[in-house]
Amino acid sequence: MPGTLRGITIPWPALPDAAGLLDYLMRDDVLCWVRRDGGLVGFGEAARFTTTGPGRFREAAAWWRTVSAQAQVRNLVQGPGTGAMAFGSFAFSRTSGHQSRLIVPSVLVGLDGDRGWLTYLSCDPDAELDAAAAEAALGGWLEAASPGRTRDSTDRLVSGQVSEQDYRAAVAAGVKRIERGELSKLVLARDVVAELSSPIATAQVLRELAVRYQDCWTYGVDGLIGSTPEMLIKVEDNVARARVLAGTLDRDNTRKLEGESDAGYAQRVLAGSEKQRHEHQIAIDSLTRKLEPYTSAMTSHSEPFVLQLPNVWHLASDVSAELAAGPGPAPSSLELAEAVHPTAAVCGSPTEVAGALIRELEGMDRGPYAGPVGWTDAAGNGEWGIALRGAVVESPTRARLYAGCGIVEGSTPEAELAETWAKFRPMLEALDLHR
Ligand SMILES: C=C(O[C@@H]1C=C(C(=O)O)C=C[C@H]1O)C(=O)O
Repeated sequence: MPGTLRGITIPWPALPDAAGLLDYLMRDDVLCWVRRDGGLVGFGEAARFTTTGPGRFREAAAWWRTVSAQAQVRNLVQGPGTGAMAFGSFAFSRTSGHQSRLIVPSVLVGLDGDRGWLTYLSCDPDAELDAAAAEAALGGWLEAASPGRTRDSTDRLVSGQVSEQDYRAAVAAGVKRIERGELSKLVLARDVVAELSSPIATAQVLRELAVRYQDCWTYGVDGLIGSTPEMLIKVEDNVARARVLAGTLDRDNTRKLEGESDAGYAQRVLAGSEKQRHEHQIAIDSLTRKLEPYTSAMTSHSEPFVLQLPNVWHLASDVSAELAAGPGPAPSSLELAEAVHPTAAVCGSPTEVAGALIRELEGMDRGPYAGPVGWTDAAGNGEWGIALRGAVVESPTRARLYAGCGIVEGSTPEAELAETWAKFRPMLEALDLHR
């Protein structure tokens, strides 16, 4: 355990221009969770917890419960994200060697509508933690902006642990197992590696993602960066929300028909397809089944809607649930993330069968890809997205990108391979490596 966490949260004026939090995304070591103008941007580290294995969520939740219960934070703002908080990222698999982590930032700037705040946290018993010290600490972090970078002709994209050929073979094998009746849906992923000639400009990448992917949550946690369209679980004031995605159409390859709008085309091909609807329903059912024990009332869009992103269209459903007031405290966002991860959107159905098949057929450690990424506060509020459309920065000049697809009966290796390219596109463009 670190020493007692102490700190202060003060109101912080929104920036005068319209850039919101984006102006704070200016250091490569920034911690962030940003959507549109709002979100959380952190600097430095007041405390950290790391773990691996099947108990990773439970251990992290227990650590955070203790640290946040003992924390002494003068919170002059109140509300989700204020006071003591931690960013986090969790490995997809209980067998992964990748470390799951919670990181309490030293300085945090938050913005939610017109409510802005600045938090300063420390475990140093001697630290002076008043408003002036908080402002000075933020100023210190903002002094050194990381440089940007431009494309170099020697930047390259190389095959990862799963080549295109391996991936096609895995999909074909997965489809066979589905046809044999072993499972109804399986999500298979692969990786590609960006090798750059000079250090990756993480802050620049995050800004580009945040500007382009306004409907997504742009995350940066200790080298895991990306912009995810999928919300695993968000908890705010005893209401849990999720955005379930499954069903994808590449916007690059679609030819709109004469007289038909883009949106009309996506609606017809995605929402009108039996295969896509089936795949989507499996993902919704897996979430609601796991969420049910914690809730008193649940609602979801009865009809999925088409979510339009710059690279793809998705079939999407928003689910919201009131958390049941049981005898004990309501479950925290972290506890719920454990309960619902992994959903069929990133694993398959049934979960155990799909998980075992992923280990057998995929042939790579997913690391934090497709695991929960986000933040929690001391009250248990938080947002945990699914770490998709992202990369792990493995060294200053090397990033590993991951993407996967839901396989159901009738899926074809070639189409799924093409879909992984559509899902790599946000990161490839942000890294200026688009083919
Ligand atoms: C697995 C990924 O995405 C998931 C799979 C989808 C699909 O197969 O249609 C859609 C959205 C996500 O739930 C990924 O982006 O890597």
